[in-house]
Amino acid sequence: MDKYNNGQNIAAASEKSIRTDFKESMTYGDYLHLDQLLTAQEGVSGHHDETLFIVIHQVSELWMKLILHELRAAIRSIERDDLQPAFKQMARVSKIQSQIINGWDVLATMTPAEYMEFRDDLGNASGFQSYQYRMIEFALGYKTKHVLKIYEKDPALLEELTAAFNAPGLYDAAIQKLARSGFTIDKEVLERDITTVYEPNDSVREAWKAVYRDVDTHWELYQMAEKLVDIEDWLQQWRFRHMKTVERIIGFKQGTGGSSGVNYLKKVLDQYFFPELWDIRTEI
Ligand code: HEM
Ligand SMILES: N[C@@H](CC(=O)c1ccccc1NC=O)C(=O)O
Repeated sequence: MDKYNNGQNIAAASEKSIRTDFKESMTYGDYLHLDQLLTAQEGVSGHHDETLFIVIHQVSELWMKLILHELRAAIRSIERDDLQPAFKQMARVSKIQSQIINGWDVLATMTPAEYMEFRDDLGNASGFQSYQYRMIEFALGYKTKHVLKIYEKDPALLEELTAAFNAPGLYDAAIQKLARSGFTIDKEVLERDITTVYEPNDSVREAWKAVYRDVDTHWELYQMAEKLVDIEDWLQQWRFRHMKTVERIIGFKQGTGGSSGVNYLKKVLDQYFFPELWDIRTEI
């Protein structure tokens, strides 16, 4: 009888040493998949500034990936009544948002004429089709079904987006938390169809107002509210810088995605994610 289960231990040890050998031979480039990452900036025009254009977009998409990762974790944390980790995750989202915004300063070094030299080569491609951007909108709770249509020709992507579309957003999770904390929230909000755009509601407005008027008894909910406001504030700043940078580079030309361009981007500035959290400022 193998008292110390030596056979298994020896096998485990030799497996571990194989893993260690592999790890020891792993390089910085292997670990970060730099072979893939750094060979994906080829572009379609050969124009000098297309490299800048691609890098800015890729960096933005990488940051968006991390934002989604953190937002999903924050939703789960709030659902578990675990607010401290949610605050950390939401704070990280805001820090990332402040980083992405700096990209506009780099992009704005491209002159209108330089962009026009390769714009036609972009065809109908447009940021409009950024599915991670849509998933962020969904994760925040802004559900517009018509955007799913854009991805109809890509079933795998459509499936992923539909799952994100059907999942609860951050604002719904926050409102459910208000109810669990003792605030009276209308049944039609608590049981609402989460695949529709959120409509502002008086009971939610009253609850947030009570939190803001008496932070001493509601520090945690106040902090949750402010983290939501931070995220929306940064997102609006991103949208504003996008709109202004687009105006600076292409003026009022139509967009490659088929929209009116700057006027469309101005219109989306009116969209709110967490409407009551902004409304109450006037009423307090
Ligand atoms: C020269 C630079 C850029 C120009 C001229 C530009 C232009 C536009 C225009 C005109 C639209 C409206 C849709 C259309 O008709 O195409 C749009 C949408 C969009 N762009 Fe850009 N863009 C630029 C850079 C970027 C960058 C760096 C990102 C970062 C990922 C980005 C992300 C988006 C997103 C997410 C939308 C959809 C917005 C929405 O529907 O709410 N764009 N862009
Ligand atoms: N919509 C832009 C084109 C554009 O910016 C773009 C093109 C391809 C991939 C990403 C893009 N970025 C943001 O919209 C335009 O109308 O010039």
